[in-house]
Amino acid sequence: MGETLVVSLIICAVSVILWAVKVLYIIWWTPKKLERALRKQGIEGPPYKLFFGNMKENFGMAKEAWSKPMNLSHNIAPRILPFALQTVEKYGKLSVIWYGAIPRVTIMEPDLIRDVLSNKFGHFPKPKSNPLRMLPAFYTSCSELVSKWDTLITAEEGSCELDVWPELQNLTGDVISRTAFGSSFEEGRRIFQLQTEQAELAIQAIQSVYIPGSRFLPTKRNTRMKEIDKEVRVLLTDIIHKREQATKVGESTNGDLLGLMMESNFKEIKENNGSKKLGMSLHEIIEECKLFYFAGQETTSTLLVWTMVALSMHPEWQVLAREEVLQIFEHRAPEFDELTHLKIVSVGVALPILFIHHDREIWGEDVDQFNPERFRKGVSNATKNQVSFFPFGWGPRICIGQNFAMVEAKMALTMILQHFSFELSPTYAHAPWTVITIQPQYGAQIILLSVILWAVKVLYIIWWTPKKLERALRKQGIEGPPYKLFFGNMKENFGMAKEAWSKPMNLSHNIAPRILPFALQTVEKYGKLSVIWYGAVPRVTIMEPDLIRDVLSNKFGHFPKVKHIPLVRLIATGLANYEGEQWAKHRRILNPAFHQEKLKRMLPAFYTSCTKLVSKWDTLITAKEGSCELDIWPELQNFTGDAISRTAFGSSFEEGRRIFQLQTEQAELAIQAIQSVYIPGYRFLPTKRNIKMKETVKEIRALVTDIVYKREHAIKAGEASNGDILGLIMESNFKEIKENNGSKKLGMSLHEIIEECKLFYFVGQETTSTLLVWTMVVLSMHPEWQVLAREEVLQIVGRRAPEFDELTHLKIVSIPLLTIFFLTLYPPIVSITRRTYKEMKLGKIILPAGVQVALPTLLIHHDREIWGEDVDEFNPERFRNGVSMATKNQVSFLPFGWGPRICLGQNFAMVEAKMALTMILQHFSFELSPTYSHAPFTVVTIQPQHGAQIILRKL
Ligand code: HEM
Repeated sequence: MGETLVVSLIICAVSVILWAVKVLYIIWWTPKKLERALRKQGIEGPPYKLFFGNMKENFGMAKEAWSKPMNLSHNIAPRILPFALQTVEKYGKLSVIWYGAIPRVTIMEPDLIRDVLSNKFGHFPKPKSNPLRMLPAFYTSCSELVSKWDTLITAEEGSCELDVWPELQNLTGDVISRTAFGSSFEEGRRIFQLQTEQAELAIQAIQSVYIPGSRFLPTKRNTRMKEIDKEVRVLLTDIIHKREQATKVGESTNGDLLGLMMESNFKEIKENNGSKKLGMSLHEIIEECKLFYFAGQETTSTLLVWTMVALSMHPEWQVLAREEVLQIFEHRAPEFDELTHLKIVSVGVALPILFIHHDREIWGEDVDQFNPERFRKGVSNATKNQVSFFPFGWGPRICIGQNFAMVEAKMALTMILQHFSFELSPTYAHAPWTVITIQPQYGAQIILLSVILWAVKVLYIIWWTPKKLERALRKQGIEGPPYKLFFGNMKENFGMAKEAWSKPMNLSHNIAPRILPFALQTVEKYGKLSVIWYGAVPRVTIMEPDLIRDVLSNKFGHFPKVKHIPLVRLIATGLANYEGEQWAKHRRILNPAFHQEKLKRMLPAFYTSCTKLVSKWDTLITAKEGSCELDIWPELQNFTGDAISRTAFGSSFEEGRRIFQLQTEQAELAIQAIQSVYIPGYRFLPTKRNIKMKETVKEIRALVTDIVYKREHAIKAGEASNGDILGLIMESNFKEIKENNGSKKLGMSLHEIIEECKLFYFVGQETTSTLLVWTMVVLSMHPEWQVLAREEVLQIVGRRAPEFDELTHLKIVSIPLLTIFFLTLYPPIVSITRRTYKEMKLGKIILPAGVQVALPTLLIHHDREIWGEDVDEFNPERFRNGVSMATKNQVSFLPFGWGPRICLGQNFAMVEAKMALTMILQHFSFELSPTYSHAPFTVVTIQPQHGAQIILRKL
C-alpha cells in the first residue's frame, strides 16, 4: 500500500509538472513564437504580456471611455473600441493586439478582407428565408408597436417621452417570434426572455478567464445556464414536434421560418434517398431556431435604434424621409416591392464593423458626417468597388438573414415615419457601447484552483470510476485480480509476459501460456467470464460461444471497437477503426474490391510475388550447393509486403518499399506507446518517439498521396484500373458518388482513401506472413504432413502455376486443412476487443458503460471444452469435415472475427497463403535448423521472437 501511495504521489507530481510545462508552452512559448513570426513581416502592436496579453489595457480604456457620454457626433469608434483604434493609429492598419495569449491581427485593407471572407471551402449556407411570405407577420408586429405608442401619446396628450431601445427590442423579438414560429410574441415570450437571460449570463462567462473544465462546476451561473438551456430546448422541441405532427396531417407551413426550414430539410433528405445524415437532425433544427432568435432580435433593433437617434439629430432628413413615405404609401400598409425599392429609408452608420466603416481613406474626409446622399448611387460607387462595406459580412458566409433584416427594418421605419415625428429628449445621452466585452479579474489563485480541479478529475477517473465498475461487475459474479491505482493489472501483465518471453519453449503447440500468460492465469483462477484491469479500464474476458455471438453480431454498433489512443491511430484509421454510418459507407464501397472474381484478376500479381520469392531462395540454395539455412520470417514479411504492394497499388514492392518500411517502424513505435501508461496530452510533448512518429506519418502520407493522385490522373485520362485494389476502390467510389447524384459527401474523400490504403498495407502484410511462417515452422516439425501435402500438390498441379479454382475449390485437401489448423492454433490476431458506451445486457449479465470486452481468440482456440482434450496436438485431420463440425456449430472459430465486421481481406489472405504454400512445396523441402528456438510471442500478431531459421533444400 505504502509503495502504491509513493508511486501515485510521484505520478501526480510528474503530471502536475507536465501540466505546468504545457501551460507555459501555451501562455509563453507559443505567443512569443507567433509574435516573432508576425514582427518579421512588419506586423507590430503592443507587446505580449504574460497570460493577459493586452486585455487589461483594452478593458481599462473601454471602461474609461464608457464612463461618460460623448457629444452628438457619429464619430463613435473612439468610444466603442478605443484600444483597437489607438493600436491602429499607432501601429498601422495591419497590426496585432493580444487577446490573452492569442494574437488578433487587425486587417483593414479591402483586398485582404476579400481574401479572408471569400473562402468558399467552408460551409455554404443556402438562403432559407423568404421575406415576401413573411410580410404580414412584419406588418402585424409593426402595427402593434404603432398602436401601443399611439395609446401612450394619446394618454399624455399629444406627445410622450419614451426610451425606444427596449421598445424596438420588443418589436424585433415579436417579429422574429412570429416569422420563426408563426406564433405571436406573447406565445414565444418565454423562450425570448430565457434567451436574453442566457445571453447576459454568457457575456458574464466570456468576461471571466476561460478555465478548461470550469463549466462543469456547479456554480450558480452554470446551473442557471443549464436550466435555461433545458427549458428553451423543451419549449422548442414542443413547438417543433407539434409542427411535425401538423406537417404529417397535411397542414401547410404558413410560410414561417421553422416551417420553411423543415420543408427544405425533408426535401434534402428525400433527394438523398432518405439518408437522414444529409438533412438536419432535430437537435440541429433547434440550434438553428435558437440562433435565429438571438441573431434576428438584437441586430435589427440596433439598426433601428441608431436610425431613429440619427433621424432625431437630423430633423431635416426625418422630414424628407417622411414626405417621401407619405407620398408613396400615404397611410396604407407598405407593399413588398415598395419596401425593397424604397430610396430613402436605409442608413449605414453605427454598425459594428466599425473602423473600416469609419476609415477616412476609404470613405473620404466627411465619413463621420450625416450624409446619406453619399449612397445615392449605391454602395459600390461610394466604396469604389472595394470590399469595405460589410455590415452583414461578405463572401460565402454573408449573413443569411440580410434580406429579412432589411425588409423588417424598412417596414418598421416606414410605419413609424407614417405615424410619428420624433426628436431627442433632453435626457438622452449619446453613449454607444458594445455589450460583448471581456474583462480580466483573475490572478494566481485561478491557476491553483484549476490544479486542484484537475487533481479531483484525475482521482475521479483513476479511483472512483474503476472502483464503482469493480463493484458492479463483482455483484454479478465477474471476478478478477483487484484493481490497483492507475496501473490496474498492467504491471503483472507485462511482468509475466516479460518473464515468459525471456526463454524459449519446447516444441509444442500449447503456446497460450507463453503468449498471454496473465490472461490465461486469470481465466484459470477466476473463470471464463472474468475481468482484468488495463490501467483504470476493466476488460471483461468472454469465452462463451453464445456471448461471443451476441457481442460480434451486434449490427447497431452497440459494442463499438475499443478506441485506440491517438498515437496508435496515427498508424492507420480506415475501415477497421470506424463506427456507424461511416463504417457502413466504407464497407459498402470497399467490399466489391474483394469479391471472388476480382481476386481472380489479382492472381497474376500473387504469382509474380511468389515467383520472386522462389527464385531468390533458388539462387541462395544454388550458391550453397543444395541446401541453405535461412531465417524465413523477414523473407515472408517481404513476400506479403510485395504481394500487397502489387495487388493494392499495381506497383512493385520496390516502389512501395519506403512506405512499407515506414509502416513497420511506425507500428513498433505505436506498440511502445501502448505499453506505457496513457497520459492525456503526453503526445504533444516533443519526445523523441513522438517526433519520430509524426515525421513518419507525414512521409507515409506524402508517398501514398502521390500514388493516389497519379492514379486519379490516370483514371481521368481514361486508363484502365488494372484490377488492383486502389483502382477498384476508386471505381467503386466514383460509382457510389454517381448513384447519389454526384454528392461527394456519400463517397470517400481523398484523405479517407489514403487511410484505407495505409490500413491494407498494415493488415495485409503482417497477418498473412504470420500465418505462413507458422505453417512452415510446424510443417518442419511434422515432416510426414509436409510430404503428404507436397505429393498432393505435385499430383494435381504438377510444376505449373496453380489456377484460381485449384486454390479455392479444395481440389487439394491438405493445404486448406493446414491453413485452418494454423489459423486455429496460431491465430495471427490473438484477441478481439470491443467496449460498452452504455449499459448492455449480454446473456444474463449486465455490463455497465465504460467496460472493455475481450474475446481472446487464442485462448478460445485452445479451449479443451470446445475442441476436445487433444486440442494442442498436431492433427489437421480434425477439420476434414469442416470447421463447423469441429466446433459443433458454435461461434468459437474466430481467426478473421465474426459477424458484420468480419475481416474484409479473408478470401484475399487465403488465396495468397495457399498460392505461396503450393509454390513453396512445389520447389523446396524444409526442416527446422538446430539454431531455431520455438518462441512465439505477440507484437499485434503472433510472431517468432527469435526468427524462424529453416534449412531449405531444392527438390
Ligand atoms: C491471415 C490473414 C488475416 C487475418 C487472420 C485477419 C484477421 C482479422 C480480424 C480478426 C479482423 C476483425 C477484427 C475485429 O473484429 O475487431 C479483421 C478485420 C479486417 N481485416 Fe483482416 N485479417 C487478415 C488479412 C487481411 C488482409 C490481407 C486484409 C486486406 C487486404 C485485411 C483487411 C481487414 C479489414 C479492412 C478489416 C476491418 C473490417 C471491418 O471492420 O469492417 N485483413 N481481420
